[in-house]
Amino acid sequence: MIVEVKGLKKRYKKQEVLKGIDIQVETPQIIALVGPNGSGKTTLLNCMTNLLFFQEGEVSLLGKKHTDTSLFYDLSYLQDNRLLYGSLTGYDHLKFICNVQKIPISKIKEVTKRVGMESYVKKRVRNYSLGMKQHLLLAMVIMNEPRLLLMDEPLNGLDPTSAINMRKILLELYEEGTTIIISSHNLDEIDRLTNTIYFMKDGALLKESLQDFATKRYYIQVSDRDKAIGILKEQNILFTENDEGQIGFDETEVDLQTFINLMNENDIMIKAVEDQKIGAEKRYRELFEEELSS
Ligand SMILES: Nc1ncnc2c1ncn2[C@@H]1O[C@H](COP(=O)(O)OP(=O)(O)OP(=O)(O)O)[C@@H](O)[C@H]1O
Repeated sequence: MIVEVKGLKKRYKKQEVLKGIDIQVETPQIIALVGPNGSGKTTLLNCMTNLLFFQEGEVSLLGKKHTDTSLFYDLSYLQDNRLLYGSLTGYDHLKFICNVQKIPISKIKEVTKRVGMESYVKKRVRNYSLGMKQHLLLAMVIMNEPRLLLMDEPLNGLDPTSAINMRKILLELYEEGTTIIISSHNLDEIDRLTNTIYFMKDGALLKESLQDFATKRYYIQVSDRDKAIGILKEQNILFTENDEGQIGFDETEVDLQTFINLMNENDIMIKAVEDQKIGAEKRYRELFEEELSS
């Protein structure tokens, strides 16, 4: 078993944040952990990695009790960047990991290249941007080629290029057999990474497959946008407009063929069609509607 969490309960004084969490992961996969601010995602990851004490329950990772320090060689946990030392360089951080984990120093070059931080790895961390710190954290957690990788908000502060690169690395790690549990608020990115999503709601986990909820959002470029918008309004079809001049709508609102027919009937040409899967956001809206409307 890669991850086994049984009946985990965590209270901060009287506030019960985790009300009996169960997780079983038998084969490598990417799991997204999603929930509103303060729902307990970080608390769960910290309990699992023995950084926080919990009152009830059991955790075993990679077949070992979560308190077993030898886990350290096969497990990595990406936490927030406050753990970095400003007066040290990125290289110093990576060298430290090599020393304590008995990893050859040559690994640093390979990992910094993979993450794309060669140009600043020798600079002091106090001069890093938020995104550069995230790169360093990523480099630090992949140094030991972990079999289990837990990540708390790794996408914070990443520009689109870095986010794409991180996704590529995570998918490669997964292909290589690493199980990844990643907490994130970036639902688009989650849709691109995985279909397995655990929603944290009221101290419990709802485990779902996004395949069950996935729909598409279309982004269409038309020859006469104003005319097209007038027609959509007439038909009471909900749509969005973006800065790139595209009209966006969900397939649940109107299917693509109906939209195309509508445009054709009005002599409007379709110039380009893009689509995007929106399962995570759709399901999030359904589950957290009350929070969203309050
Ligand atoms: N050290 C602490 N002492 C008391 N309460 C805490 C402590 N740490 C977290 N909490 C509370 O536990 C709850 C869960 O917090 P947690 O940080 O785990 O949520 P989260 O889902 O990771 O949030 P976010 O998405 O904002 O990172 C919150 O109500 C928070 O106020």
